[in-house]
Amino acid sequence: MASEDIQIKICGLRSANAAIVASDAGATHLGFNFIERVRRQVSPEDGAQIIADYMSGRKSLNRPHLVGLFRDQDSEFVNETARNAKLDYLQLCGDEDADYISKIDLPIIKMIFVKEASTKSSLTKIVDPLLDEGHGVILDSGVKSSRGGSGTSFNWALAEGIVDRPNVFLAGGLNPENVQSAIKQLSPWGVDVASGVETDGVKDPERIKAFISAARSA
Ligand SMILES: O=C(O)c1ccccc1NCC(=O)[C@H](O)[C@H](O)COP(=O)(O)O
Repeated sequence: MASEDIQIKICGLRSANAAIVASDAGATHLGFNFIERVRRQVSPEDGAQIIADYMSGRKSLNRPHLVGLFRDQDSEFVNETARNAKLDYLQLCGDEDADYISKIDLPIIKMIFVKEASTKSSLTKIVDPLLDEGHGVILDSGVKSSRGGSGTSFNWALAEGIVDRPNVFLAGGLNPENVQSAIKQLSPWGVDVASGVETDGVKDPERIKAFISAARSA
């Protein structure tokens, strides 16, 4: 994937202003976290309001995909939250199976955690069927019992030949300083970041812009 065409997801947004900064800087996907009891959680009501404020406040005509994150939550709740917030995609971060996915109204992106015991072959066996079904995939770090948004990288060599396929994002510990190395090594279809564009746990407009600029010019 040429870096000017790379997909860039800025995740864990909790304000319209940060979403506008990301969108105006060229993000292709904006992530809003509806998972209960996580640091970046937004309630269904707040998420819908943040997205409405973002839609009316954005300056550029760029219209990134709006992604809602969920983890093993009731499918009716997920669909209703998605409708109210006008989401485009649902990112499923738990143990959701094919039966659960069949109840979901929107296209999905499934998080796959790369663990210490993971191999390229074991990852391919998980990723292939998801891509074949037309789903998106995010490969993220699964070390230290992390289940997303940890700011921790995994061994990128395991993602070679996997993340360069359409609809696959590389995630986990990316930041403005290392994203170019990741792109040069792996040519990912997309990159995804949460912690690396924050300062003191809050989205930092300068780091969001720096991340997108670095990814685009890799
Ligand atoms: O971001 C979170 O806090 C989070 C919590 C629970 C499940 C998933 C979560 N985030 C998922 C993402 O898509 C993150 O962008 C991805 O894990 C990368 O995070 P980071 O390593 O912090 O850049």
